[in-house]
Amino acid sequence: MTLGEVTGYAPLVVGAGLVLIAVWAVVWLVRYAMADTETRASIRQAIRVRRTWKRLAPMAGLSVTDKTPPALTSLTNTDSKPPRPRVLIPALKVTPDRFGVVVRANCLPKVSLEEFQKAAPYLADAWRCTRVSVVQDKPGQVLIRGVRVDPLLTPTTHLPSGLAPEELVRWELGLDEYAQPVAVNLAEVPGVTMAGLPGFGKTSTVNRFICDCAPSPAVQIAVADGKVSAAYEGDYADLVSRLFAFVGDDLDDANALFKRLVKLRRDRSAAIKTVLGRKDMWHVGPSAAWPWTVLIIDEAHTYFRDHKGSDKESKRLAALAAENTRLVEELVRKGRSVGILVILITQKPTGDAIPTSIRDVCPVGMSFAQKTAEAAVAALGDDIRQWPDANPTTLQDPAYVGVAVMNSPGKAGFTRLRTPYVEEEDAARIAAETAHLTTDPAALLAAQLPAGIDLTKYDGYDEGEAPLAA
Ligand SMILES: Nc1ncnc2c1ncn2[C@@H]1O[C@H](COP(=O)(O)OP(=O)(O)OP(=O)(O)O)[C@@H](O)[C@H]1O
Repeated sequence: MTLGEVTGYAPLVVGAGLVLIAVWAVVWLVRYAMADTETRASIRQAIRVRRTWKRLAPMAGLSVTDKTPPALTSLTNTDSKPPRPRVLIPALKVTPDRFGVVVRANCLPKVSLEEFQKAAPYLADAWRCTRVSVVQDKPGQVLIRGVRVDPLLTPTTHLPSGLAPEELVRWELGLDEYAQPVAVNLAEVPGVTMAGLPGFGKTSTVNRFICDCAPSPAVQIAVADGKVSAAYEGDYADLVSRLFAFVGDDLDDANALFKRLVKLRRDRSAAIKTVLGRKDMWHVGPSAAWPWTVLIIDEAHTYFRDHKGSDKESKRLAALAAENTRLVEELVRKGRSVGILVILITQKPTGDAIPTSIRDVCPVGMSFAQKTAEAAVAALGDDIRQWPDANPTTLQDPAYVGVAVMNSPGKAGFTRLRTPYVEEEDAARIAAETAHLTTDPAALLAAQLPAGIDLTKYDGYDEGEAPLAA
């Protein structure tokens, strides 16, 4: 090919390049036009981050001087002058979203995670972010999250899909302070505690849990709600059709329900090897025949509180409350391997609301706003004193309705997160659509036992009575 022929193609190449740029610009314009107001602001922010990076990086201490010229420079350097040192800055990839920008940056010698973390406050100022966090993304790369809008102050809603979740035991809770999704894996978890001042979003969070799980036949739920006397009252009225058991504030009824579940726990322990061929349900996972059984105890203090007084009734109620504590503690201590989870909810800010013997064996703890440091400790344990920024006493402003602090299982520290609001009508719709899936797990177990074994005869809850005891 002659030089003339090559130059003849030049306009074509330039034209193709211009077309590509035009297509790219149109794609971005359409994206911008279709985005919501917040995302548009983040797109503009991303452009600013890229445009100002070359100047900002050295000022923020995120550059390095390369005194040794690269091989190509030394080969082409024909005069005898030493090559000029080069200032290197980390390459960036910036992605905007509704809350701000996600930035991936390459590390350089002496510019790695620690230096980026030190520079985070300067980056937050320069990028006009409320918060900037830096974590290691992969070797040689860090992930910088800059949020322009505080995700904790931005209310969100959740519309339950009505479809069985892909992963039943993955509890999707909401977004953390960097707008990253927060979820807890509830497999092998026997207990969850949830506390917080009245009206700060506990019920909405539980509603979401029930609505997301309800379409799966592999879950059965029972509720004890200490706030109401009958199923048609209160927060669970619309959900009752998807609950295999419901009791109100009557201590005798609650005691009977706890005994029923303790018996289920013992029967399951006795039968698990025969029915599932395993000693731990989580090795095979929950199923319609052996469903994950969740007991929600709302206003838990109703069932555990001490009844003072020397009259006969007070003594009887005190004994019932003490027995309730023992029963629920047994469920939490021993329910994990047979697929039983207890969720305890309370608005009472003292340690006796959920007895410490129960709280200490619940691996997941969550608290919405609290009034005092003592209440925060009662809800989340003594560790919360070491993390003042995450203390739920800082969440008392009404803007934080729906915001909770959670201990992170297996990790030090606490996560602050915004839970979405679930409309009561949506919860009612899901419960009605999935009501046909409600079954008593004890009946399901009985139906799978070998002929001649009738667990219903064993109505006590003494371990030794179980007919299939190993
Ligand atoms: N995640 C949320 N986002 C925004 N608003 C919320 C959220 N959750 C709840 N709310 C608002 O707060 C009100 C009270 O919420 P909810 O009933 O869940 O509180 P609670 O903590 O369960 O109170 P109580 O202890 O009295 O039962 C709701 O009616 C709703 O208006």
